[in-house]
Amino acid sequence: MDLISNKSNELKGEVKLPGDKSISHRAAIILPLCHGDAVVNNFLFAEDTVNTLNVMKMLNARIKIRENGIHINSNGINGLKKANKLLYVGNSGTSIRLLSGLLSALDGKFVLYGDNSLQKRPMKRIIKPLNLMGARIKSLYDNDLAPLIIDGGRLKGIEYNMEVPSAQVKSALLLAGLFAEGKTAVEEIQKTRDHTERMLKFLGADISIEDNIINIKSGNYLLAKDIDIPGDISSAAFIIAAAALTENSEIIIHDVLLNETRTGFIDIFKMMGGEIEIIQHGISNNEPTGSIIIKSSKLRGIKISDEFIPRLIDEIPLISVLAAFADGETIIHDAKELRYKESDRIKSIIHNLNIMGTHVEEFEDGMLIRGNTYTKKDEYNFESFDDHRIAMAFSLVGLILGNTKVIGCENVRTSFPEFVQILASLGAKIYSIY
Ligand SMILES: O=C(O)C1=C[C@@H](OP(=O)(O)O)[C@@H](O)[C@H](O)C1
Ligand SMILES: C=C(OP(=O)(O)O)C(=O)O
Repeated sequence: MDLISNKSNELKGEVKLPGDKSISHRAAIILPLCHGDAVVNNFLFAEDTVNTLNVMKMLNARIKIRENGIHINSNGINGLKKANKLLYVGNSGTSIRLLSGLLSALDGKFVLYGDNSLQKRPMKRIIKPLNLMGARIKSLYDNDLAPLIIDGGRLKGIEYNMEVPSAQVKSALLLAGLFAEGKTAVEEIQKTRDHTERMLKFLGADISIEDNIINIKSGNYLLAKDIDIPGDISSAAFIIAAAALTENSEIIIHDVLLNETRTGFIDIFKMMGGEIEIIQHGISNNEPTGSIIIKSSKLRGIKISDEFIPRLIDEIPLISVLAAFADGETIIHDAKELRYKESDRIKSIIHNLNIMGTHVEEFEDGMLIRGNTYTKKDEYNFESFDDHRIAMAFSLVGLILGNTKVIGCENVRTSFPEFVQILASLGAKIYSIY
């Protein structure tokens, strides 16, 4: 599938988005470890989160699909099957890393594997600490990549200083720590998204946080509770950018996640001159939510580095597109993690910005983009590099410059299947061709 987009203006309307991807994964993994019945509303039915659901079902979790959500009837970790299993997680880094933590605590042998892109992503970051906890986890081909073979059970708590800022690694260790003997303490280099901590606390786990150290102990009885998943802020970012870049636009996004470990994009967008108003609503199952109003904006370049990066890591492809239409330079540093996502996102961004004719310089840990230096062309043909965030970000270029195609965009299904439909409903000239 290719994405085709054309010059658009006056994006108008109000939307509510499908549930946050990170929280949907965690609900699918953590609720089956509780006791009792719970409903998850606004669960994200995208390829990545459905892969997590499928794995949990293969482990015997009693999950039923219902309108706009799922119903889970749980009986604690002992309700899960310990039989040997081959478990497929497709393109999803979150699934493979979080599930590795859980499977390490289950008696039994499991193989976790994914698609070609996932099997190129680094797994040593979880193999090393989970082995320290006593899990026997190794890479099938001894290359620190998936497929992973896990021979689980018998874990002990550890104190671990994380080597990379990664919510997936942290969450794998917390899920293992939930069933390990003694205390597990995980120290982060930089604060990353904290949905696992929030959900575990909400459901009754013995978890506490002091600065950048998260402590968890096993043994608490987790009681299932209903969860309403707020709209995905990473998907909202595409709508925000589309409204900002097109003329005479005004859009309201209702009930979106506003957890500050995820709102780096909003902060940067404001600093770039973005016209955005945030209306905080309150807390829904321990996660802050609210509505956002965005208007067409005139943007300027910005410097982004350091602790900002984990708060907007998935939004950097999109920020690179905003930067291409901003006055002045945007400089991004400390973002080497981008090289280990669905594609090497630094390379993918540079490739596509070069196609636009935009002045761009590559750094090992980021890039420099000189805004408004693109060349006027009859058409722009971008690559998606099998990466949903690259596909969606560069499809927005067509709304401003016209006549744009992004090739190979099936991957949009992994996180935001309604991307085209929602943007088109707001007036954007965008469609998909097969
Ligand atoms: O924990 C999560 O839900 C995620 C963590 C981030 O990955 P890392 O932990 O590798 O930084 C992010 O890029 C990914 O989209 C989702
Ligand atoms: C990096 C991403 O996801 P994952 O790591 O779960 O594949 C993403 O959604 O941008």
